[in-house]
Amino acid sequence: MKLLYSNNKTREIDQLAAEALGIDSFALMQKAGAAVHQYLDTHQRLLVVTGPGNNGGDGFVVAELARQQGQKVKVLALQPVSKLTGDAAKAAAAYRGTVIDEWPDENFDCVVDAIFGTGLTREVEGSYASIIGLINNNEYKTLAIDIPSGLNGTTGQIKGCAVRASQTVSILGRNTGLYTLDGPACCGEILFADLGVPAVALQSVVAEAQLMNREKLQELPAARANNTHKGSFGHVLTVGGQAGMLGAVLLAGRAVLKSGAGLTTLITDQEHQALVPLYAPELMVSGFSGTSDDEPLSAGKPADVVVMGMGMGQSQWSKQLFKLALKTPSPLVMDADGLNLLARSPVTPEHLRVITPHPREAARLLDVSVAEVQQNRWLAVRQLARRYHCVAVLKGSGTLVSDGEQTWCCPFGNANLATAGSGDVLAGMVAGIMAQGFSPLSAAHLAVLWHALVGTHSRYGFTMTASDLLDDLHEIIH
Ligand SMILES: NC(=O)C1=CN([C@@H]2O[C@H](COP(=O)(O)OP(=O)(O)OC[C@H]3O[C@@H](n4cnc5c(N)ncnc54)[C@H](O)[C@@H]3O)[C@@H](O)[C@H]2O)[C@@H](O)CC1
Ligand SMILES: [K+]
Repeated sequence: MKLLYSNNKTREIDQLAAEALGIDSFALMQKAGAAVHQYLDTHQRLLVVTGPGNNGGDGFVVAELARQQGQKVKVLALQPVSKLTGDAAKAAAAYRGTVIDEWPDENFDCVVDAIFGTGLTREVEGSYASIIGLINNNEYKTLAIDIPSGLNGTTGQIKGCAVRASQTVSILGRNTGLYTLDGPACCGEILFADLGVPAVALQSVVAEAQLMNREKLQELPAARANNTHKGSFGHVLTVGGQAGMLGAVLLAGRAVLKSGAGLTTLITDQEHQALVPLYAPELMVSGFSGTSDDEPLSAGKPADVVVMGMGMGQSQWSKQLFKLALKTPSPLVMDADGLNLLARSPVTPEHLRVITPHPREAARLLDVSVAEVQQNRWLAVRQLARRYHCVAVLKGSGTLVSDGEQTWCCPFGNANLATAGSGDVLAGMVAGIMAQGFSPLSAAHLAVLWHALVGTHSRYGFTMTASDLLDDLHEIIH
Protein backbone atom coordinates (compact mmCIF):
# COMPACT_ATOMS: atom_id res chain seq x y z
CA MET A 1 0.00 0.00 0.00
CA LYS A 2 1.59 3.25 -1.13
CA LEU A 3 0.16 6.24 0.72
CA LEU A 4 0.46 9.84 -0.47
CA TYR A 5 0.79 12.88 1.78
CA SER A 6 0.67 16.66 1.53
CA ASN A 7 3.82 18.63 2.41
CA ASN A 8 2.47 19.37 5.89
CA LYS A 9 1.89 15.71 6.56
CA THR A 10 5.37 14.73 5.38
CA ARG A 11 6.77 17.15 7.94
CA GLU A 12 4.80 15.32 10.66
CA ILE A 13 6.18 12.09 9.24
CA ASP A 14 9.77 13.37 9.50
CA GLN A 15 9.26 14.00 13.21
CA LEU A 16 7.61 10.67 13.91
CA ALA A 17 10.33 8.88 11.94
CA ALA A 18 13.09 10.47 14.02
CA GLU A 19 11.23 9.44 17.21
CA ALA A 20 10.68 5.90 15.94
CA LEU A 21 14.37 5.52 15.10
CA GLY A 22 15.42 7.25 18.35
CA ILE A 23 17.60 9.78 16.51
CA ASP A 24 17.63 13.55 16.10
CA SER A 25 16.77 15.46 12.93
CA PHE A 26 20.43 15.80 11.86
CA ALA A 27 20.94 12.03 12.10
CA LEU A 28 17.77 11.63 10.07
CA MET A 29 19.20 13.96 7.42
CA GLN A 30 22.34 11.84 7.30
CA LYS A 31 20.25 8.72 6.81
CA ALA A 32 18.30 10.47 4.04
CA GLY A 33 21.53 11.54 2.32
CA ALA A 34 22.93 8.00 2.56
CA ALA A 35 19.74 6.57 1.03
CA VAL A 36 19.97 9.00 -1.87
CA HIS A 37 23.68 8.32 -2.37
CA GLN A 38 22.94 4.62 -2.97
CA TYR A 39 21.40 5.65 -6.28
CA LEU A 40 24.52 7.58 -7.27
CA ASP A 41 27.42 5.31 -6.48
CA THR A 42 27.99 4.29 -10.10
CA HIS A 43 28.62 7.90 -11.18
CA GLN A 44 32.14 9.23 -11.16
CA ARG A 45 31.59 12.98 -11.56
CA LEU A 46 28.80 14.63 -9.57
CA LEU A 47 27.56 18.18 -9.33
CA VAL A 48 25.33 18.70 -6.28
CA VAL A 49 23.30 21.93 -6.42
CA THR A 50 22.18 23.04 -2.96
CA GLY A 51 19.56 25.53 -1.79
CA PRO A 52 18.86 27.45 1.42
CA GLY A 53 17.09 24.80 3.54
CA ASN A 54 17.29 21.19 4.64
CA ASN A 55 16.89 19.89 1.10
CA GLY A 56 20.26 21.57 0.53
CA GLY A 57 21.43 19.88 3.75
CA ASP A 58 20.58 16.50 2.24
CA GLY A 59 22.66 17.54 -0.76
CA PHE A 60 25.73 18.25 1.38
CA VAL A 61 25.39 14.83 3.05
CA VAL A 62 25.27 13.18 -0.38
CA ALA A 63 28.29 15.18 -1.54
CA GLU A 64 30.39 14.22 1.49
CA LEU A 65 29.54 10.52 1.07
CA ALA A 66 30.49 10.73 -2.60
CA ARG A 67 33.77 12.43 -1.71
CA GLN A 68 34.58 9.77 0.90
CA GLN A 69 33.98 7.08 -1.71
CA GLY A 70 36.40 8.65 -4.15
CA GLN A 71 33.82 10.11 -6.54
CA LYS A 72 34.68 13.46 -8.06
CA VAL A 73 32.15 15.88 -6.60
CA LYS A 74 31.50 19.60 -6.43
CA VAL A 75 28.77 21.46 -4.59
CA LEU A 76 27.25 24.48 -6.30
CA ALA A 77 25.82 26.33 -3.27
CA LEU A 78 23.07 28.74 -4.32
CA GLN A 79 22.87 29.97 -0.75
CA PRO A 80 26.31 30.86 0.68
CA VAL A 81 27.30 28.27 3.27
CA SER A 82 27.79 31.03 5.86
CA LYS A 83 24.09 31.83 5.64
CA LEU A 84 22.82 28.29 6.22
CA THR A 85 21.26 27.48 9.57
CA GLY A 86 20.30 24.41 11.62
CA ASP A 87 20.86 20.94 10.20
CA ALA A 88 21.74 22.31 6.76
CA ALA A 89 24.60 24.34 8.30
CA LYS A 90 25.80 21.22 10.16
CA ALA A 91 25.72 19.17 6.96
CA ALA A 92 27.62 21.86 5.06
CA ALA A 93 30.23 22.06 7.84
CA ALA A 94 30.72 18.29 7.68
CA TYR A 95 31.42 18.43 3.93
CA ARG A 96 35.15 18.52 3.19
CA GLY A 97 35.04 18.97 -0.57
CA THR A 98 34.89 21.84 -3.07
CA VAL A 99 32.11 24.43 -2.96
CA ILE A 100 31.56 26.74 -5.94
CA ASP A 101 29.12 29.57 -6.55
CA GLU A 102 28.84 29.53 -10.35
CA TRP A 103 27.82 26.93 -12.88
CA PRO A 104 31.12 25.16 -13.73
CA ASP A 105 32.49 24.81 -17.23
CA GLU A 106 33.17 21.06 -17.06
CA ASN A 107 31.42 17.75 -17.61
CA PHE A 108 29.53 15.64 -15.07
CA ASP A 109 27.76 12.28 -15.14
CA CYS A 110 24.98 13.40 -12.89
CA VAL A 111 23.56 16.59 -11.40
CA VAL A 112 21.92 16.24 -7.99
CA ASP A 113 19.07 18.66 -7.38
CA ALA A 114 19.05 19.65 -3.69
CA ILE A 115 17.70 23.19 -4.09
CA PHE A 116 14.17 23.01 -2.68
CA GLY A 117 12.03 20.24 -1.23
CA THR A 118 8.88 20.52 0.86
CA GLY A 119 9.83 24.04 2.00
CA LEU A 120 9.13 25.74 -1.35
CA THR A 121 6.80 28.62 -0.52
CA ARG A 122 6.82 30.90 -3.56
CA GLU A 123 7.56 31.21 -7.27
CA VAL A 124 11.11 30.38 -8.28
CA GLU A 125 12.81 33.43 -9.76
CA GLY A 126 16.18 35.13 -10.37
CA SER A 127 19.35 33.12 -9.94
CA TYR A 128 17.44 30.05 -8.76
CA ALA A 129 15.42 30.06 -11.97
CA SER A 130 18.57 30.56 -14.09
CA ILE A 131 20.30 27.58 -12.48
CA ILE A 132 17.22 25.40 -12.90
CA GLY A 133 17.28 26.40 -16.59
CA LEU A 134 20.91 25.27 -16.82
CA ILE A 135 20.16 21.99 -15.03
CA ASN A 136 17.34 21.30 -17.48
CA ASN A 137 19.47 22.20 -20.48
CA ASN A 138 22.31 19.82 -19.77
CA GLU A 139 22.38 16.29 -21.13
CA TYR A 140 23.42 14.66 -17.85
CA LYS A 141 21.29 12.51 -15.67
CA THR A 142 19.52 14.62 -13.03
CA LEU A 143 18.54 13.12 -9.70
CA ALA A 144 16.19 15.21 -7.53
CA ILE A 145 16.26 14.80 -3.77
CA ASP A 146 12.77 14.40 -2.29
CA ILE A 147 10.97 16.71 -4.79
CA PRO A 148 12.16 18.25 -8.07
CA SER A 149 12.96 21.84 -7.13
CA GLY A 150 10.22 24.26 -8.16
CA LEU A 151 7.46 21.65 -8.00
CA ASN A 152 4.85 22.15 -5.29
CA GLY A 153 5.04 18.87 -3.39
CA THR A 154 1.38 19.00 -2.40
CA THR A 155 -0.38 20.09 -5.58
CA GLY A 156 2.01 19.08 -8.37
CA GLN A 157 2.07 22.62 -9.77
CA ILE A 158 5.25 24.14 -11.14
CA LYS A 159 5.97 27.36 -9.27
CA GLY A 160 7.62 29.49 -11.95
CA CYS A 161 9.98 26.81 -13.18
CA ALA A 162 11.03 23.37 -11.99
CA VAL A 163 13.77 20.80 -12.42
CA ARG A 164 12.98 18.05 -14.93
CA ALA A 165 14.64 15.12 -13.21
CA SER A 166 15.47 11.73 -14.64
CA GLN A 167 14.93 10.26 -11.17
CA THR A 168 13.47 11.55 -7.92
CA VAL A 169 14.18 9.94 -4.57
CA SER A 170 11.16 10.57 -2.36
CA ILE A 171 12.09 10.39 1.31
CA LEU A 172 9.94 8.93 4.12
CA GLY A 173 6.52 10.08 2.83
CA ARG A 174 5.48 10.14 -0.82
CA ASN A 175 4.24 13.63 -1.68
CA THR A 176 0.94 13.93 -3.52
CA GLY A 177 2.41 16.49 -5.91
CA LEU A 178 4.82 13.97 -7.39
CA TYR A 179 1.96 12.05 -8.96
CA THR A 180 -0.44 14.48 -10.59
CA LEU A 181 -0.49 17.50 -12.92
CA ASP A 182 3.17 18.52 -13.59
CA GLY A 183 4.58 16.05 -11.05
CA PRO A 184 5.03 13.03 -13.33
CA ALA A 185 6.78 15.11 -16.01
CA CYS A 186 9.17 16.67 -13.46
CA CYS A 187 9.99 13.55 -11.43
CA GLY A 188 11.05 11.02 -14.05
CA GLU A 189 11.34 7.67 -12.29
CA ILE A 190 10.21 7.92 -8.68
CA LEU A 191 12.31 5.99 -6.17
CA PHE A 192 11.47 5.76 -2.50
CA ALA A 193 13.59 5.70 0.64
CA ASP A 194 11.74 4.62 3.81
CA LEU A 195 14.94 4.96 5.90
CA GLY A 196 13.98 1.75 7.69
CA VAL A 197 11.06 3.36 9.52
CA PRO A 198 8.30 0.81 10.10
CA ALA A 199 4.97 1.84 8.56
CA VAL A 200 3.26 1.34 11.92
CA ALA A 201 5.24 4.27 13.37
CA LEU A 202 3.59 6.59 10.86
CA GLN A 203 0.05 5.28 10.96
CA SER A 204 -1.30 8.22 12.96
CA VAL A 205 -0.64 10.53 10.01
CA VAL A 206 -3.70 10.76 7.78
CA ALA A 207 -2.82 10.17 4.13
CA GLU A 208 -4.38 12.27 1.40
CA ALA A 209 -4.64 9.41 -1.05
CA GLN A 210 -3.39 6.00 -2.10
CA LEU A 211 -1.50 5.11 -5.20
CA MET A 212 -3.16 2.64 -7.55
CA ASN A 213 -1.34 -0.61 -8.05
CA ARG A 214 -1.64 -2.85 -11.09
CA GLU A 215 -2.37 -5.88 -8.87
CA LYS A 216 -5.89 -4.49 -8.53
CA LEU A 217 -6.57 -5.73 -12.08
CA GLN A 218 -6.54 -9.27 -10.71
CA GLU A 219 -10.01 -8.52 -9.32
CA LEU A 220 -11.30 -8.69 -12.89
CA PRO A 221 -12.38 -12.31 -13.30
CA ALA A 222 -9.89 -14.18 -15.48
CA ALA A 223 -12.27 -17.04 -16.17
CA ARG A 224 -16.04 -17.25 -16.11
CA ALA A 225 -18.23 -20.01 -14.81
CA ASN A 226 -19.54 -22.22 -17.60
CA ASN A 227 -23.18 -22.07 -16.74
CA THR A 228 -23.58 -18.34 -17.50
CA HIS A 229 -25.00 -16.31 -20.37
CA LYS A 230 -24.73 -12.77 -21.65
CA GLY A 231 -27.43 -11.65 -19.21
CA SER A 232 -25.19 -12.75 -16.34
CA PHE A 233 -22.73 -9.93 -17.10
CA GLY A 234 -25.05 -6.98 -17.20
CA HIS A 235 -26.89 -4.81 -19.68
CA VAL A 236 -25.75 -1.20 -20.17
CA LEU A 237 -27.62 1.58 -21.93
CA THR A 238 -25.03 3.71 -23.72
CA VAL A 239 -26.67 7.07 -24.27
CA GLY A 240 -25.41 9.88 -26.48
CA GLY A 241 -24.38 10.72 -30.04
CA GLN A 242 -26.45 13.60 -31.39
CA ALA A 243 -26.74 13.80 -35.20
CA GLY A 244 -23.27 13.63 -36.71
CA MET A 245 -21.61 12.52 -33.44
CA LEU A 246 -21.97 8.78 -33.72
CA GLY A 247 -18.28 8.01 -33.13
CA ALA A 248 -18.20 8.91 -29.43
CA VAL A 249 -21.12 6.72 -28.47
CA LEU A 250 -19.92 3.85 -30.67
CA LEU A 251 -16.55 3.87 -28.91
CA ALA A 252 -18.24 3.95 -25.51
CA GLY A 253 -20.59 1.10 -26.47
CA ARG A 254 -17.72 -1.02 -27.73
CA ALA A 255 -15.79 -0.28 -24.52
CA VAL A 256 -18.77 -1.47 -22.46
CA LEU A 257 -18.60 -4.87 -24.16
CA LYS A 258 -14.79 -5.01 -24.35
CA SER A 259 -14.60 -4.51 -20.60
CA GLY A 260 -16.74 -7.58 -20.11
CA ALA A 261 -20.39 -6.54 -19.88
CA GLY A 262 -22.81 -8.92 -21.61
CA LEU A 263 -25.02 -6.54 -23.56
CA THR A 264 -25.31 -2.92 -24.46
CA THR A 265 -27.97 -0.90 -26.25
CA LEU A 266 -27.00 2.40 -27.81
CA ILE A 267 -29.57 5.14 -27.47
CA THR A 268 -28.54 7.63 -30.12
CA ASP A 269 -29.96 9.95 -32.77
CA GLN A 270 -32.43 8.08 -34.94
CA GLU A 271 -30.47 8.89 -38.06
CA HIS A 272 -27.61 6.74 -36.71
CA GLN A 273 -29.78 3.70 -36.18
CA ALA A 274 -29.04 1.97 -39.48
CA LEU A 275 -25.32 2.78 -39.29
CA VAL A 276 -24.53 1.28 -35.90
CA PRO A 277 -24.70 -2.41 -36.96
CA LEU A 278 -22.47 -1.65 -39.93
CA TYR A 279 -19.72 -0.39 -37.64
CA ALA A 280 -20.30 -2.64 -34.63
CA PRO A 281 -22.79 -5.47 -35.19
CA GLU A 282 -22.52 -6.54 -31.54
CA LEU A 283 -24.23 -3.35 -30.36
CA MET A 284 -27.99 -3.13 -30.12
CA VAL A 285 -29.41 0.25 -31.02
CA SER A 286 -32.50 2.31 -30.44
CA GLY A 287 -33.06 5.60 -32.29
CA PHE A 288 -34.08 8.70 -30.38
CA SER A 289 -36.02 11.41 -32.20
CA GLY A 290 -35.81 14.08 -29.55
CA THR A 291 -39.55 14.70 -29.54
CA SER A 292 -41.94 14.06 -26.70
CA ASP A 293 -43.08 10.89 -28.55
CA ASP A 294 -39.92 9.09 -27.51
CA GLU A 295 -40.48 6.10 -25.24
CA PRO A 296 -38.87 5.96 -21.80
CA LEU A 297 -35.31 4.70 -22.23
CA SER A 298 -35.77 1.32 -20.65
CA ALA A 299 -39.17 -0.07 -21.17
CA GLY A 300 -39.43 -3.32 -19.23
CA LYS A 301 -36.53 -4.41 -17.05
CA PRO A 302 -34.25 -1.44 -16.22
CA ALA A 303 -30.69 -1.69 -17.48
CA ASP A 304 -27.99 -2.52 -14.94
CA VAL A 305 -26.15 0.73 -15.71
CA VAL A 306 -26.76 3.78 -17.87
CA VAL A 307 -23.71 5.62 -19.22
CA MET A 308 -24.51 8.91 -20.86
CA GLY A 309 -23.09 12.04 -22.38
CA MET A 310 -20.61 10.90 -25.06
CA GLY A 311 -21.11 13.04 -28.18
CA MET A 312 -24.47 14.04 -26.76
CA GLY A 313 -24.24 17.76 -27.47
CA GLN A 314 -26.24 20.39 -25.65
CA SER A 315 -29.09 20.92 -28.13
CA GLN A 316 -32.83 20.54 -27.53
CA TRP A 317 -32.44 16.89 -28.58
CA SER A 318 -29.68 16.48 -25.98
CA LYS A 319 -31.72 18.11 -23.23
CA GLN A 320 -34.71 15.89 -23.98
CA LEU A 321 -32.51 12.79 -23.87
CA PHE A 322 -30.85 13.97 -20.65
CA LYS A 323 -34.28 14.38 -19.04
CA LEU A 324 -35.42 10.90 -20.05
CA ALA A 325 -32.14 9.29 -19.00
CA LEU A 326 -32.48 10.82 -15.54
CA LYS A 327 -35.88 9.15 -15.23
CA THR A 328 -34.47 5.64 -15.54
CA PRO A 329 -33.88 4.09 -12.12
CA SER A 330 -30.56 2.52 -13.16
CA PRO A 331 -27.20 3.61 -11.70
CA LEU A 332 -25.82 6.42 -13.85
CA VAL A 333 -22.31 7.04 -15.15
CA MET A 334 -21.99 10.52 -16.63
CA ASP A 335 -19.39 11.84 -19.04
CA ALA A 336 -18.73 14.71 -21.48
CA ASP A 337 -21.85 16.71 -22.44
CA GLY A 338 -23.84 14.83 -19.83
CA LEU A 339 -21.63 16.64 -17.32
CA ASN A 340 -22.16 20.00 -19.00
CA LEU A 341 -25.91 19.46 -18.79
CA LEU A 342 -25.57 18.26 -15.20
CA ALA A 343 -23.66 21.44 -14.30
CA ARG A 344 -26.70 23.45 -15.40
CA SER A 345 -29.30 21.09 -13.98
CA PRO A 346 -31.06 22.29 -10.80
CA VAL A 347 -31.10 18.75 -9.39
CA THR A 348 -28.54 16.01 -9.01
CA PRO A 349 -30.11 12.65 -9.84
CA GLU A 350 -30.17 10.38 -6.81
CA HIS A 351 -28.91 7.44 -8.82
CA LEU A 352 -25.82 9.25 -10.15
CA ARG A 353 -22.91 6.95 -9.31
CA VAL A 354 -19.83 8.05 -11.28
CA ILE A 355 -18.80 11.24 -13.09
CA THR A 356 -15.73 11.35 -15.33
CA PRO A 357 -14.84 15.01 -15.98
CA HIS A 358 -11.67 16.41 -17.49
CA PRO A 359 -10.51 19.63 -15.79
CA ARG A 360 -12.70 21.93 -17.93
CA GLU A 361 -15.82 19.89 -17.20
CA ALA A 362 -14.82 19.73 -13.53
CA ALA A 363 -14.54 23.52 -13.48
CA ARG A 364 -18.09 23.85 -14.82
CA LEU A 365 -19.39 21.32 -12.30
CA LEU A 366 -17.75 23.18 -9.42
CA ASP A 367 -18.42 26.63 -10.86
CA VAL A 368 -14.77 27.67 -10.64
CA SER A 369 -12.03 28.27 -13.22
CA VAL A 370 -9.97 25.50 -14.79
CA ALA A 371 -6.90 27.01 -13.09
CA GLU A 372 -8.59 26.64 -9.71
CA VAL A 373 -9.28 22.97 -10.38
CA GLN A 374 -5.70 22.35 -11.44
CA GLN A 375 -4.23 24.34 -8.54
CA ASN A 376 -5.40 21.60 -6.23
CA ARG A 377 -6.71 18.54 -8.03
CA TRP A 378 -6.87 16.58 -4.74
CA LEU A 379 -9.29 19.06 -3.28
CA ALA A 380 -11.25 19.38 -6.54
CA VAL A 381 -11.86 15.64 -6.90
CA ARG A 382 -13.11 15.40 -3.31
CA GLN A 383 -15.36 18.41 -3.80
CA LEU A 384 -16.81 16.89 -6.98
CA ALA A 385 -17.59 13.65 -5.19
CA ARG A 386 -19.16 15.41 -2.24
CA ARG A 387 -21.17 17.91 -4.21
CA TYR A 388 -22.61 15.32 -6.60
CA HIS A 389 -22.80 12.47 -4.05
CA CYS A 390 -20.99 10.06 -6.33
CA VAL A 391 -17.58 8.78 -7.30
CA ALA A 392 -15.60 11.41 -9.22
CA VAL A 393 -12.86 10.65 -11.73
CA LEU A 394 -10.78 13.77 -12.41
CA LYS A 395 -8.93 13.01 -15.62
CA GLY A 396 -5.56 14.38 -16.70
CA SER A 397 -1.93 13.68 -15.89
CA GLY A 398 -2.23 11.59 -12.71
CA THR A 399 -5.95 10.80 -12.88
CA LEU A 400 -7.66 10.91 -9.48
CA VAL A 401 -10.63 8.86 -8.30
CA SER A 402 -12.49 9.77 -5.13
CA ASP A 403 -15.72 9.01 -3.34
CA GLY A 404 -15.23 12.08 -1.14
CA GLU A 405 -13.55 10.04 1.60
CA GLN A 406 -11.01 7.78 -0.09
CA THR A 407 -8.94 9.09 -2.98
CA TRP A 408 -6.86 7.03 -5.38
CA CYS A 409 -4.23 8.34 -7.79
CA CYS A 410 -3.21 6.57 -10.98
CA PRO A 411 0.57 6.64 -11.49
CA PHE A 412 0.26 5.10 -14.95
CA GLY A 413 -0.81 6.57 -18.28
CA ASN A 414 0.86 9.09 -20.50
CA ALA A 415 0.14 11.49 -23.33
CA ASN A 416 -0.62 8.57 -25.69
CA LEU A 417 -4.05 8.76 -24.06
CA ALA A 418 -4.51 12.38 -25.14
CA THR A 419 -6.41 11.36 -28.26
CA ALA A 420 -9.98 11.85 -29.46
CA GLY A 421 -12.36 9.28 -28.05
CA SER A 422 -10.07 8.14 -25.23
CA GLY A 423 -12.51 9.57 -22.65
CA ASP A 424 -15.48 7.89 -24.35
CA VAL A 425 -13.68 4.57 -24.01
CA LEU A 426 -13.02 5.23 -20.31
CA ALA A 427 -16.67 6.07 -19.60
CA GLY A 428 -17.78 2.89 -21.37
CA MET A 429 -15.30 0.85 -19.35
CA VAL A 430 -16.53 2.25 -16.03
CA ALA A 431 -20.11 1.31 -16.97
CA GLY A 432 -19.14 -2.10 -18.36
CA ILE A 433 -17.23 -3.01 -15.20
CA MET A 434 -20.03 -1.73 -12.95
CA ALA A 435 -22.55 -3.82 -14.88
CA GLN A 436 -20.59 -6.92 -13.86
CA GLY A 437 -21.27 -6.18 -10.20
CA PHE A 438 -18.36 -4.02 -9.10
CA SER A 439 -19.07 -1.04 -6.83
CA PRO A 440 -18.90 2.39 -8.48
CA LEU A 441 -15.61 3.15 -6.67
CA SER A 442 -14.04 -0.14 -7.63
CA ALA A 443 -15.29 0.09 -11.22
CA ALA A 444 -13.94 3.63 -11.63
CA HIS A 445 -10.63 2.57 -10.08
CA LEU A 446 -10.31 -0.51 -12.30
CA ALA A 447 -11.29 1.34 -15.46
CA VAL A 448 -8.82 4.19 -14.88
CA LEU A 449 -6.00 1.77 -14.10
CA TRP A 450 -6.70 -0.54 -17.03
CA HIS A 451 -7.14 2.32 -19.51
CA ALA A 452 -3.92 4.02 -18.32
CA LEU A 453 -1.85 0.84 -18.52
CA VAL A 454 -3.02 0.15 -22.07
CA GLY A 455 -2.09 3.71 -23.05
CA THR A 456 1.35 3.45 -21.44
CA HIS A 457 2.23 0.14 -23.02
CA SER A 458 0.61 0.76 -26.39
CA ARG A 459 2.72 -0.58 -29.25
CA TYR A 460 1.44 2.40 -31.25
CA GLY A 461 2.96 5.03 -28.95
CA PHE A 462 1.65 8.49 -29.69
CA THR A 463 0.02 7.24 -32.90
CA MET A 464 -2.46 5.23 -30.80
CA THR A 465 -6.12 5.99 -31.48
CA ALA A 466 -9.11 5.25 -29.26
CA SER A 467 -9.91 2.25 -31.48
CA ASP A 468 -6.38 0.90 -30.95
CA LEU A 469 -6.87 1.36 -27.22
CA LEU A 470 -10.02 -0.76 -27.38
CA ASP A 471 -8.30 -3.42 -29.44
CA ASP A 472 -5.48 -3.66 -26.89
CA LEU A 473 -7.57 -3.88 -23.71
CA HIS A 474 -7.03 -7.63 -23.48
CA GLU A 475 -3.23 -7.27 -23.54
CA ILE A 476 -3.00 -5.83 -20.06
CA ILE A 477 -5.15 -8.35 -18.25
CA HIS A 478 -3.95 -11.55 -19.87
N1 LIG B 1 12.72 17.56 8.55
C1 LIG B 1 13.40 16.42 8.51
O1 LIG B 1 13.51 15.75 9.50
C2 LIG B 1 14.02 15.97 7.24
C3 LIG B 1 14.00 16.80 6.13
N2 LIG B 1 14.57 16.43 4.99
C4 LIG B 1 14.71 17.33 3.84
O2 LIG B 1 14.33 18.63 4.16
C5 LIG B 1 13.48 19.15 3.16
C6 LIG B 1 12.63 20.22 3.76
O3 LIG B 1 13.51 21.18 4.29
P1 LIG B 1 13.07 22.68 4.56
O4 LIG B 1 11.82 22.71 5.33
O5 LIG B 1 14.25 23.35 5.12
O6 LIG B 1 12.71 23.23 3.13
P2 LIG B 1 13.53 23.38 1.77
O7 LIG B 1 14.89 22.84 1.89
O8 LIG B 1 12.65 22.87 0.72
O9 LIG B 1 13.66 24.95 1.55
C7 LIG B 1 13.22 25.93 2.44
C8 LIG B 1 14.03 27.19 2.24
O10 LIG B 1 13.83 27.68 0.92
C9 LIG B 1 13.38 29.03 0.94
N3 LIG B 1 12.49 29.20 -0.18
C10 LIG B 1 11.27 28.65 -0.37
N4 LIG B 1 10.78 28.94 -1.59
C11 LIG B 1 11.73 29.70 -2.21
C12 LIG B 1 11.81 30.33 -3.48
N5 LIG B 1 10.85 30.19 -4.38
N6 LIG B 1 12.92 31.04 -3.78
C13 LIG B 1 13.92 31.16 -2.88
N7 LIG B 1 13.90 30.59 -1.64
C14 LIG B 1 12.82 29.87 -1.31
C15 LIG B 1 12.72 29.17 2.29
O11 LIG B 1 12.72 30.52 2.69
C16 LIG B 1 13.62 28.31 3.16
O12 LIG B 1 14.80 29.02 3.49
C17 LIG B 1 12.75 17.96 2.64
O13 LIG B 1 12.24 18.16 1.36
C18 LIG B 1 13.85 16.92 2.67
O14 LIG B 1 14.63 17.02 1.50
C19 LIG B 1 15.38 15.24 4.95
O15 LIG B 1 16.65 15.65 5.33
C20 LIG B 1 14.89 14.17 5.87
C21 LIG B 1 14.70 14.67 7.24
K1 LIG C 1 15.05 18.96 -4.70
